[in-house]
Amino acid sequence: MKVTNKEVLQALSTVQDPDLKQDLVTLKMIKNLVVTDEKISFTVELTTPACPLKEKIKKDCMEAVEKVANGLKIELDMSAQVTSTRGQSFTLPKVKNIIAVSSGKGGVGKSTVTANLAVALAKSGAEVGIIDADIFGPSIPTMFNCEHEQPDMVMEDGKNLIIPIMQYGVKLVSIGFLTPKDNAIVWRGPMASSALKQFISDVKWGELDYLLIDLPPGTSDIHLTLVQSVPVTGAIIVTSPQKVAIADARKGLAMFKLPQINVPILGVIENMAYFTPAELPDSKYYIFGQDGGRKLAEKEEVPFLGEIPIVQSIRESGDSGYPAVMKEGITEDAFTELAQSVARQVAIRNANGEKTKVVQMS
Ligand SMILES: Nc1ncnc2c1ncn2[C@@H]1O[C@H](COP(=O)(O)OP(=O)(O)OP(=O)(O)O)[C@@H](O)[C@H]1O
Repeated sequence: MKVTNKEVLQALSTVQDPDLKQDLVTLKMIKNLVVTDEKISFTVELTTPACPLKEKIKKDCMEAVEKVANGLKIELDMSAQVTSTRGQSFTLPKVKNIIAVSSGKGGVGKSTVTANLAVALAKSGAEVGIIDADIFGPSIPTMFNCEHEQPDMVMEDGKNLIIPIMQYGVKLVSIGFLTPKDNAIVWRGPMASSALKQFISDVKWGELDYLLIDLPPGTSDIHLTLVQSVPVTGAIIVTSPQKVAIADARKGLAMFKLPQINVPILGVIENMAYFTPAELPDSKYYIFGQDGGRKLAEKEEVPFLGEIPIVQSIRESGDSGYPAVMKEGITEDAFTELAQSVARQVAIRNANGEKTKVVQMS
């Protein structure tokens, strides 16, 4: 008996995306369905290439279609199209998601996390960029080993645009590329804000799935400039488990939640969660306290995105400009899982959330 497209779609409508809690047909994730006398072929289009549930969804689809395949061969392709709720925006229309990476206290590893997240997302196949908005202490050029690079400029529609530096598959812009390294620059708040505005509107970003903004620690003019310049998909809060860091992280989180700012919180990342010496791989020492970030997320009812241990090679990688996620082992695994968790929250936020808006403030 001939198998029809309708039967295959019916079978696939029993497969749920566990995060989005709807079936794949309703979510319009089934593409290019063709049934011939020899085979059934179709593509499942995921909401991010960093989807942690890729294998499960694939297996569920195969099992569902096998029930109606009547002996036909099944060819299943997995692809990804990152979702967006940016809405109408004249600035950066080709950037699907803008993610603010923020911390309350300095030195908790916000830039380290940003760098490794970006590389992990790029490794999954996404188009990724970073704006180093930590104007007062830019560390992205060092972490990507391109401190001495100078971006080229291009003239487009009568406007001079900066071409981002491409390193390890990530497009980068930082004040560190534009100012001499050892010169002390004293920035007034408005100057720093206008530098960030330039990084948003005067850079040839092209198409991006995720643009990560490495913000300065605390709450500042820069934060307000960001949310007033572009619609932000969501904010990530990086903290160490230490009591003083958590107190500051809570303030940062509260700022994004203010009714007049109202940027969704994608979640909390706990960095420097514990230390495991190489010679004692089963021991965990909670140098900065235990579970501070996890408890903060629980209390604030926001997702907990994951924890990163203290590893000497993470610090060494930052200094040598070769992000830890590019080295095989626990650091690669930890940051890859973290990137999957972030991509997953972005997809959930885009499926459930309202359109992002630019904040209007007087
Ligand atoms: N998980 C980790 N294990 C070991 N070292 C780490 C880890 N995370 C960060 N570091 C190191 O801690 C230092 C501070 O990290 P980083 O510059 O990323 O912090 P930051 O929060 O961005 O700081 P600031 O906002 O003040 O610029 C760096 O030397 C970095 O290599």
